[in-house]
Amino acid sequence: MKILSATQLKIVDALTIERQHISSIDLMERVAKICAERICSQYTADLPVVVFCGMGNNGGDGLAIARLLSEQNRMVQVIVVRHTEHFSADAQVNFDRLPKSLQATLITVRSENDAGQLHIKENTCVIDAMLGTGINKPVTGILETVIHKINSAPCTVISIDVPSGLMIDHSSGELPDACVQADLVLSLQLPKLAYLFPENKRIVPHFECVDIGLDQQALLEQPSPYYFAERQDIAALLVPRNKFSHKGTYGHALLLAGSSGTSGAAVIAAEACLRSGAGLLTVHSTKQTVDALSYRLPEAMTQTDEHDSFITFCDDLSSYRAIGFGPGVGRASETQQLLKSVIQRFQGRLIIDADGLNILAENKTWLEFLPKDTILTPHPKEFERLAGPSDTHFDRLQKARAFATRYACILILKDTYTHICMPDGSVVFNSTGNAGLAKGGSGDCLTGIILGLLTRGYPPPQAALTGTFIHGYTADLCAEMMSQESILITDVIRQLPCAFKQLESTNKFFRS
Ligand SMILES: NC(=O)C1=CN([C@@H]2O[C@H](COP(=O)(O)OP(=O)(O)OC[C@H]3O[C@@H](n4cnc5c(N)ncnc54)[C@H](OP(=O)(O)O)[C@@H]3O)[C@@H](O)[C@H]2O)[C@@H](O)CC1
Ligand SMILES: Nc1ncnc2c1ncn2[C@@H]1O[C@H](COP(=O)(O)OP(=O)(O)O)[C@@H](O)[C@H]1O
Ligand SMILES: [K+]
Repeated sequence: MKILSATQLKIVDALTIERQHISSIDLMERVAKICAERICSQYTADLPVVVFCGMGNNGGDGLAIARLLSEQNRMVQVIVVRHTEHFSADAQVNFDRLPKSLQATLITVRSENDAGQLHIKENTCVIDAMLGTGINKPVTGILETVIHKINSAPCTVISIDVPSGLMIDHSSGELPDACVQADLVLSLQLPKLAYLFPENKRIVPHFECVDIGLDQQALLEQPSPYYFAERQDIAALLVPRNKFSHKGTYGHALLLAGSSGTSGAAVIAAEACLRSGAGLLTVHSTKQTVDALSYRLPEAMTQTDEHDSFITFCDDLSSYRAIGFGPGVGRASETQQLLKSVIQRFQGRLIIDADGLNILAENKTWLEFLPKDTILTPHPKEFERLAGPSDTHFDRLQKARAFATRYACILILKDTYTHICMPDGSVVFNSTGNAGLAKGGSGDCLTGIILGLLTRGYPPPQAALTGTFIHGYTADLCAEMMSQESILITDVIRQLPCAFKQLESTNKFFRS
């Protein structure tokens, strides 16, 4: 799914009206119907609803939603915040369509004084339809006062399309002074870029995209570097195993991981790799790691390094389809030289993580020599070491895009909505995962999954997208069964077979 700017959404809105031969007021009615149904499904009929409406089309949506909810016998009150002189044409039509019962109880806020007098009762559901994508300056005046009232009221808030006050196309890194803090945002058709930045988590803790039937071709025509990964997109990338195949068909992986005290990182990555389709896996590591592996994971082959504490040397790389370098390797100078030699010698698919990235950060000239489409998986601190600090998350995103383009690599910047930055400048935001993954070892698991997929034969972009999605998706499956507090990464690895199975079930090539 694409992420478009406010200007582009306006264009798609107009093209939908033209191509679907629908009037703008009927499109607004469609939007309102879908939102009203969603609100009814979320809350019982006895919860009073207060709809705050602005003067533009977002307000028009709100007025239509209020009418539809009252037709469902919901207790509804409408508050119109007159932040400009006139309604937009469609908002005016919906204002005129308000039934008498709603007109009789309507409150109009025309001044700061009116705004100050507002009282929002406990146990109400506030529908925020004051400003949407049409915001063009920071909010001040009566809107600001109303927003502060809503934010301090003990009620549940659903924002229509956008929390009023939020600019959707970028982020200054700080919360706007006046912005509705929603409990849920019903984002029309597509997510908005601003919802994916951590600083906005207080105003957008959850968003849902509601399909309002915008013209698909018009959506396709709008260019955008930003995408949001959805389940069906990822499921469609999966390829069934061939009946007439053998272990060689699915490639041989080499995992260079582990050092004294961090054998676990190698074990986690190895197990995740073998559960993600690789035909064969060899783990090259220290004796301690190899011993741990032989006990925990008999399916993996092993090679013991000459050095007891860290890895230093690996002989022939030619038989491997993919190499994973980094989990728990440390930063010894011999290990650094090993990475250099892998970069120089290896012609296949490469994923570098953890201390592998820290080594690259200490030897930035090596970045120029990365094999094309090498996958790098930094968390924010590792990325900062590689590319320097960023003032805001928006700046960091632009830096990550530039980095992937400059070094022709795939940069997976790990976060809540992990950014998968492609060499062509595009970015896919991952949509899965939860705070149960905020524990040591989660990144090693991701590396293992992607290594498995690369070895299995997925091209690097597909391996990066699928691996990141399935990593979070599996953690989400675990979170349905157990508390996020208690999830261990080994629980996640154990659920990988179920996660693959669930995703495969929606891919037509797996149905036989
Ligand atoms: N995309 C789609 O396909 C569909 C979109 N739809 C809906 O339309 C919404 C967008 O509607 P929109 O363009 O009318 O803008 P909206 O957000 O209502 O605000 C504009 C008004 O606010 C004013 N204003 C701006 N900033 C301000 C400020 N800081 N402080 C005070 N005032 C400010 C501005 O005044 P102006 O500056 O122009 O004088 C103008 O009056 C979108 O979010 C969705 O809900 C659906 O109905 C149909 C399908
Ligand atoms: N709050 C969260 N929501 C979603 N995913 C998360 C969250 N916290 C961590 N993750 C995921 O967990 C992984 C953590 O990786 P990393 O920090 O490298 O772990 P480690 O180095 O301990 O293995 C990343 O894939 C990240 O996206
Ligand atoms: K809104």
